[in-house]
Amino acid sequence: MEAIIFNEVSKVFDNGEIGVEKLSFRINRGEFVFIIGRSGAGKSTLLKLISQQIHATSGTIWVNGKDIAELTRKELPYFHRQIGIMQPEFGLLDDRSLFDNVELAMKATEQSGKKARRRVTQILNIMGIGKRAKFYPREVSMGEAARAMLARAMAINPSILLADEPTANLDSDAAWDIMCLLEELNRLGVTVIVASHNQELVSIMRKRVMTLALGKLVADEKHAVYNVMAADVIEERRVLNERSRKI
Ligand SMILES: Nc1ncnc2c1ncn2[C@@H]1O[C@H](COP(=O)(O)OP(=O)(O)OP(=O)(O)O)[C@@H](O)[C@H]1O
Repeated sequence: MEAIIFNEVSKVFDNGEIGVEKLSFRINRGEFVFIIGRSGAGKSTLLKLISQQIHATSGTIWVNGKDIAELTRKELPYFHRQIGIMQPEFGLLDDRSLFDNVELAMKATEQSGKKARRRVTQILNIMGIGKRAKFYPREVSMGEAARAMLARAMAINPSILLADEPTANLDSDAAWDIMCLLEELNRLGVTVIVASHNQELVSIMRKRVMTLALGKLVADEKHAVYNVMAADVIEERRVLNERSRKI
């Protein structure tokens, strides 16, 4: 069964900018998918549409068998618990320990108390930062902070993990650690969708790679290797040429 289905999905922002245009694809449960493309290609837009941080202008999105435009207010907390989000806008709160940062995210999805705290400890251990639980973000390395953000996304035990540039600002060892953790989570059954600029890591991982250019899906390959001269660059040039001819 599919975790995510996009059917002709477009997002046009209020200022007229096109986020994504007529995107159609399917992602099965348990898949690991990279979304690549140049800056502004629509990667973050795609992830935010799945998590309903923004809403499609047209088209239909199904998540775990549900048309998300039709979710009722009552269904929303359950929907939010199905999706773990790791994205740059959601940094760690500086004035709280790593433990408290993760616990707060659980409270946001209406999970609190002893059981929730046990889960926080468990997920920090799984991410290899159990010993840093009481530390504040400024007291840990960038790699540990990234692990804490991943722990926070995973604390709610989601079936889908959306990671937007999870290795940004990390050195290559820390970036590789995060990729290994993502792969481990995927092995445990989590559907993992990662927007990334990190060509080297994308190539090493040999996963499904969906390439966006100017909001359109221009390639979708299994076990792909990132190629800088690939479809996105060529397609972007073609569309830009076409647009300039119209002006
Ligand atoms: N909130 C917004 N308001 C207006 N335009 C937006 C908004 N968010 C994104 N866009 C536009 O939508 C297009 C796609 O942006 P998006 O952030 O999805 O790209 P991206 O591939 O994630 O880029 P990057 O790799 O730089 O993060 C861009 O042209 C961008 O300017």
